[in-house]
Amino acid sequence: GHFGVHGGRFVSETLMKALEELEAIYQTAKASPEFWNEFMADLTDYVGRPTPLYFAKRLTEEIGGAKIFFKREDLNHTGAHKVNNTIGQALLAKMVGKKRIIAETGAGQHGVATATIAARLGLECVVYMGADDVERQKMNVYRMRLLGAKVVPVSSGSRTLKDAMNEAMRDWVANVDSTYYIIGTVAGPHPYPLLVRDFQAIIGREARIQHLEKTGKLPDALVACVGGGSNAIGLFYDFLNDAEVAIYGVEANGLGLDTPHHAAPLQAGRVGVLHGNRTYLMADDDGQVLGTHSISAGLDYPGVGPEHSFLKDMKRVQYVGATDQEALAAFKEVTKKEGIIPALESSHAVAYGLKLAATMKPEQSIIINMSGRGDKDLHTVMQADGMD
Ligand SMILES: Cc1ncc(COP(=O)(O)O)c(/C=N/[C@H](C(=O)O)[C@@H](O)C(C)C)c1O
Repeated sequence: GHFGVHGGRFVSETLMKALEELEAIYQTAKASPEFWNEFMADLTDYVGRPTPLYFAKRLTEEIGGAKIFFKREDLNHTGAHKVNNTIGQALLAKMVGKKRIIAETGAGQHGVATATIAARLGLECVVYMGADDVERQKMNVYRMRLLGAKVVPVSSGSRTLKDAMNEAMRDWVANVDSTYYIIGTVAGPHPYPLLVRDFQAIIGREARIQHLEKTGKLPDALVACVGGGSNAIGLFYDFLNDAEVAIYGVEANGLGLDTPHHAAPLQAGRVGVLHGNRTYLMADDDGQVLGTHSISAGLDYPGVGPEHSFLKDMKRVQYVGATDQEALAAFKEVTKKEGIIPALESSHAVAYGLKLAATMKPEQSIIINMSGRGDKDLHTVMQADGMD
């Protein structure tokens, strides 16, 4: 594998050719200044980068510990970090002349980001989404359809992201010559974890410069939530060689790690193969992938990107968790105290980050990745509050 024992390309023979073609195109693109110039122009003029590194003054003063900075990926066009990746992959699709785009989505953010770029480039777009997630993220389903995408509810299995990803891979096998599969996170067969990480690394590249400009030094800690792992590796990647920077990935501990109802493969899983890559995942003794639970659709996934599995084995990143209740409390805290309504996924990072800040000194600082905005989650929070 490309990340220690993790990663690799465990797919059917029919996909090998497409993946080899993608790897060749990616290596060409990676070496091409024109490609990166076009990528950066889109991120600047269409997405609205750079996103702010916002100093959360009120929360910092109330908690009385480290200075708290939010990396504002919620301010991207479409409301989350997902668009950084879909822009990059859409450029690759254009390079290989494919006019049909497919994607999987759980929280719907990746689906919206894919439908958005397909609308802009005039590409046909099909998004596969677990039937339960279609229900949970109704607003995003409507948005995808408004953007011209076809949303296909997937009712097999657990009717969430894992099944949507299976369905998308089946479509890709059947239509590989006409279709480009935009994977929404740093999972999947090589080279996907690598290229999604390279597109998302813009987050940490900006944050490093912004933090140095604002404080004259590096942050003492980074915190990001981990579903498939793309916003997290995006923030972490440019800091991995700064040994003095502590790094925390926050998984969905759902109803608690002492219950089967969570999505925490790095804290409580085992190594296996899922969606074409070897990584940590939630599986039973026979290797059967287990069901997961999280209040946030975006973290409700039994696997994780192989680079995170590698960083766990190397002990460079500490993988911790936040329960549904802790995420909900953090959702409300940052809304009330900073006027920012975070995505439920990002609320997991905020929950852990605020606890961590309280244990640190005022001359220290942390960066929490605000991966997305919470408008899509108001329905879920209303239900949790019994107000629905
Ligand atoms: C606002 C927000 N923050 C974090 C995540 C977790 O995905 P990663 O950043 O890839 O770990 C997500 C994940 N959303 C995906 C989606 O919208 O489809 C997710 O469900 C899958 C692509 C993994 C998200 O929407």
